[in-house]
Amino acid sequence: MSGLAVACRRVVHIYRAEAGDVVALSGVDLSIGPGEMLALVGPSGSGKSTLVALLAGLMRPSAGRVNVGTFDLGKLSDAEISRLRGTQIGVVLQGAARNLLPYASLERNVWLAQRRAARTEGIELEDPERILDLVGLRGKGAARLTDLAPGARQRAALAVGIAASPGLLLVDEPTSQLDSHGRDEVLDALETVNAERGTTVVVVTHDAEVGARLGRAVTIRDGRVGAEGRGGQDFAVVAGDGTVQLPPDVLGHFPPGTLFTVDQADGSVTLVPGGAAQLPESHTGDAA
Ligand SMILES: Nc1ncnc2c1ncn2[C@@H]1O[C@H](COP(=O)(O)OP(=O)(O)OP(=O)(O)O)[C@@H](O)[C@H]1O
Repeated sequence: MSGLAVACRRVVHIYRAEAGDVVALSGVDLSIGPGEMLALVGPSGSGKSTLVALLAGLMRPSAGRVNVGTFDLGKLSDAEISRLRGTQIGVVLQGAARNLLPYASLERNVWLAQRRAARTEGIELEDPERILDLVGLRGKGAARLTDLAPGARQRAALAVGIAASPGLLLVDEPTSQLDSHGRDEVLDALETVNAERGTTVVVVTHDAEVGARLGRAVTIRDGRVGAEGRGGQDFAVVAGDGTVQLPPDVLGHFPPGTLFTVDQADGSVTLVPGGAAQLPESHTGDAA
């Protein structure tokens, strides 16, 4: 299957807990093109895993819309979502061992994931060895998870995630705990899958280098898209409600309540602070 587009519109997610509600996502707007590779980065607790769980259909948004390909995930039944996951949406959970049966060979693990998909969607089964080859595990079909080095384990988890040739692959922290060699191998595998299959790939990561290598890194901050890096350049992002998050180092100079005037000239917009707070003259922020 070729890559699936993803669109999130004003996505809100609230966890209802006894100790009180937690607003994990508070208006995420994000578009991902079919066949794109993207990293979701951001501090702990910013909402990355929540967003991926919504893209995987593991939870439903409290408000807003999540579309994967032509599917509006909020409108599908549990059975429809579960069919989608494992066929058109591949999910690789954090920690390789959570994705594979430890007593079964890699080939068998891939086959089991394919068989599940074949039963629900009637897809044609590809040779598991070919899938292992795609992630750099040629000839390892008979191996078990415990026979492998950490980087290879993670690639085995990827093989299970792509077993049914999904159009969207969601991968949670695939390089944590790996040395730079293992990390490069995992990223090579993801790039090969993307190049050969056109699969849209979304990776949650704490590693800024992973974001740089994937070419597009979206920073989630306080439950919103805070910024985006593309081709080595950093951008602020206008959300669907018109808000823009300033980079944390800039924001540090402007306490809440700081007043700005917005000057527009020659196609550029300049924020000029003035008013409530005592501000150094030099701290003006370019918004465009
Ligand atoms: N099941 C839950 N019940 C209540 N609150 C939750 C639950 N899961 C996550 N949260 C809260 O939602 C917010 C976002 O969490 P989330 O796990 O999505 O962030 P994250 O960016 O993935 O963090 P990390 O990088 O540490 O995995 C946090 O405040 C977190 O404490």
